[in-house]
Amino acid sequence: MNRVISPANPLEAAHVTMRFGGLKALSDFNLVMRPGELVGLIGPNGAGKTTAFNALTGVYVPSEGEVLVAGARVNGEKPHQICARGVARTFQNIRLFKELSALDNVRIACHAGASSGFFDALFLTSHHRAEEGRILARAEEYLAVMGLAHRAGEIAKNLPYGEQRRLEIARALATGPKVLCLDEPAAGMNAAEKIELMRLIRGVRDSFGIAILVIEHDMRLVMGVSERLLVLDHGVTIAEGKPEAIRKDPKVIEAYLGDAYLEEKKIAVPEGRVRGEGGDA
Ligand SMILES: Nc1ncnc2c1ncn2[C@@H]1O[C@H](COP(=O)(O)OP(=O)(O)OP(=O)(O)O)[C@@H](O)[C@H]1O
Repeated sequence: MNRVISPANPLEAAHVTMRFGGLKALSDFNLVMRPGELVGLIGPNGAGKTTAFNALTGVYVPSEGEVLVAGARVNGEKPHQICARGVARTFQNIRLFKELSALDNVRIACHAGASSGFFDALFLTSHHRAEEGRILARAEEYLAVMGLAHRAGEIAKNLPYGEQRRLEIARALATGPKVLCLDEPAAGMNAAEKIELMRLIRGVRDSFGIAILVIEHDMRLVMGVSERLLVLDHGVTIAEGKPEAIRKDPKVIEAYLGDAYLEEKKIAVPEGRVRGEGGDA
């Protein structure tokens, strides 16, 4: 595939393959995230979505291919280095400082991008105090954007599950990313919480102008919020495009939507496929 790598694109993957022993969990994965885009990454269980996230964010080093942040190759860099370049992420399992307040969780993440150093902090210089003031204001803003302003003083572990998930996003935002990668941010939420979360995610993109890549199992939700979708199945990208086109793509219907959808829409089971295979949407 001929492609132009552009420093204007905050995140790109070019021909990324991930192997675990004999298993190819991700094959020739290509992605171009443009500034401010909201892209959904979907696919059935085990399709390779989290593996793609891990390869993009430095948790794994790609077996083949390149990951580029603003045009710079980052293969082999550690997750915190890639985060410092502007790619933040959340995880499927919540990773908060559970004993700290919501505000402190976000403040700590703000410090990742702060200019005040160790000696400034030790001697409480005026620079440090000014920096702390700015960080506090920013942390409060990120909490507010995620609808958590009223929870600032609450200990993270005492927040309801849905709010812990939103706090994770606030914390990722606080690192000042150009791209935010959200791994199933709505997992475990009820229907109303999911809809509210998707509205917030869109709001984050609109307010901060950052690109967002989101893994989400709920097809209707992700189609409602994304401008573009990539569909993985068995590690292979089987479709890419606007939600309207993806919805009608027979390969996607076969691989992802599964029997319930086929039954409901009275679509014949694709040849060679046995009922009971396919996705869980
Ligand atoms: N570290 C690893 N070692 C070995 N196999 C792995 C590893 N990570 C992922 N896999 C395998 O790679 C495949 C893709 O897994 P992955 O977690 O990326 O899928 P997924 O699309 O995110 O699935 P889910 O929707 O269930 O989270 C699976 O077969 C999984 O077992």
